Amino acid sequence: MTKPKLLIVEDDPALATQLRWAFPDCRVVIAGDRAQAKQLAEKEQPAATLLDLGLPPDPEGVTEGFATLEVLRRQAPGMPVVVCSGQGQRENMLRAIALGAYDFCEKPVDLAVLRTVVDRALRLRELEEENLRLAAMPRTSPVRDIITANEPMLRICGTVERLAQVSVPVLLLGESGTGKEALARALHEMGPRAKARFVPINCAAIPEALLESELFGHERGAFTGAVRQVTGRIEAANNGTLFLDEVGDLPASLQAKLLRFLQDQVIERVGGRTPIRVDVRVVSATNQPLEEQTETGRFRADLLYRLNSLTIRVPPLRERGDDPLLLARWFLARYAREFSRRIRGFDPSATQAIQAHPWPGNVRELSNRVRRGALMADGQLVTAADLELSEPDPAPEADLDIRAARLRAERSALERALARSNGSLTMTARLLGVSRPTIYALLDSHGLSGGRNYFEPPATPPENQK
Ligand SMILES: Nc1ncnc2c1ncn2[C@@H]1O[C@H](COP(=O)(O)OP(=O)(O)OP(=O)(O)O)[C@@H](O)[C@H]1O
Repeated sequence: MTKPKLLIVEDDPALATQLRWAFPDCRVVIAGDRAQAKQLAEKEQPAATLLDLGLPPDPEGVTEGFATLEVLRRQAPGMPVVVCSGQGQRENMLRAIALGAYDFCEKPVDLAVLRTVVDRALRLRELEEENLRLAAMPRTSPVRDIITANEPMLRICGTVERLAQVSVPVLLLGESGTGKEALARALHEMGPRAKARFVPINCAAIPEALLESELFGHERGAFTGAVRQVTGRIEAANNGTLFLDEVGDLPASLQAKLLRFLQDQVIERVGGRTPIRVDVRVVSATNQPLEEQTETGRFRADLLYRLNSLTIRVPPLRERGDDPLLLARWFLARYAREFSRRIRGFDPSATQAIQAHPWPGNVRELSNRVRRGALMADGQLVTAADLELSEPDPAPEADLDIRAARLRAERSALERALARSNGSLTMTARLLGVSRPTIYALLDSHGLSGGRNYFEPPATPPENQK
């Protein structure tokens, strides 16, 4: 466990050193005056502060100490400050408490008492941080690995929790990356089958020729190269759960065989004659419209009815309200910890971009972008550029500002005319129906004149330039 950081604000170096040794379980940082205290409180983010009220330039009085207390309270309102002051200064102590100090100690300090007071302050801080962390967490979904505050998603999690107790087949429908496999795992792990295995198989990723033997296993000599008996994934999932991902890609020949297994809970290995009884729960997932595929004959309707006793439609991320931001913050905290990076959060450009992006790759895309952002961020805040997201257009309110709208339209027309006329101002002026002096004024007002020569066309047309 990392030691908590303690800021000691004390102008007497000998006493400061003595105090440093008094707290071997803390990482102690020492400030000698208000400015240093302010700077260290910001930079080091200590868990608590021990503050001497007699600080320069008023070491005999308390004005500077109180000023420092106020600065610290403003800067880090959650950080407990323990105040030290000379004997008999009861009024000062009460004033310090009124100003938000956590506790006080009289000088000369009794180190044992001081340690107890500081320990209590640190403990309080720890509890408060834990509370904040819990409060910041979304209304926890009953499914451990699914983070959401979106009502429909929370309902889905509730359904999953209930369905985990029974063995009916469940079909999960939804776009790629929406969390179908995570929900399938939850169906397994939250129910009585958790003791046995959860066996996933991606029906689209395994070549058709191998898929049958992967699912059902094979006997020795069943085909060329079958040198030994192999059990398939269905058998491996006995007493557990088989997760058929991309079930819409199951070839027709296997659809019939899978149907038999679903009806009777009996399989035969490829090349074998002995029926093997299994007890397997089947959860399947697809992002294809299976109903439509039954109409074209691409997918067997009787198999679909077996698979979809219960269907759960998992909404895409863009339809889950504030979930993108919530998940982004959650992933950022996770990756910052994983990569040991001191990152505080997203800057406004990132927050806006996260809210505006349509997330075609859903939670998987979001997780990947945030992982990249956590690695790439230069400072303590992740920007839209770190996430490789473009900053959204100005807020819709800005569109209502007629002057701003006019300026945007003007700039856009100017840029297009410049591009079309290859930088020639004469032609730009003609295209826009204004005089050349007006063009100069426009270029100036839009900050487009600096460093570029618009008088002559560039030697190479822009599209050919590297
Ligand atoms: N709500 C969520 N909270 C936290 N992590 C999530 C959430 N939804 C998905 N994930 C994570 O996002 C990743 C992608 O999810 P998952 O593989 O379950 O999606 P999928 O719908 O099965 O995708 P595909 O159809 O492409 O297989 C996984 O790492 C998963 O743990």
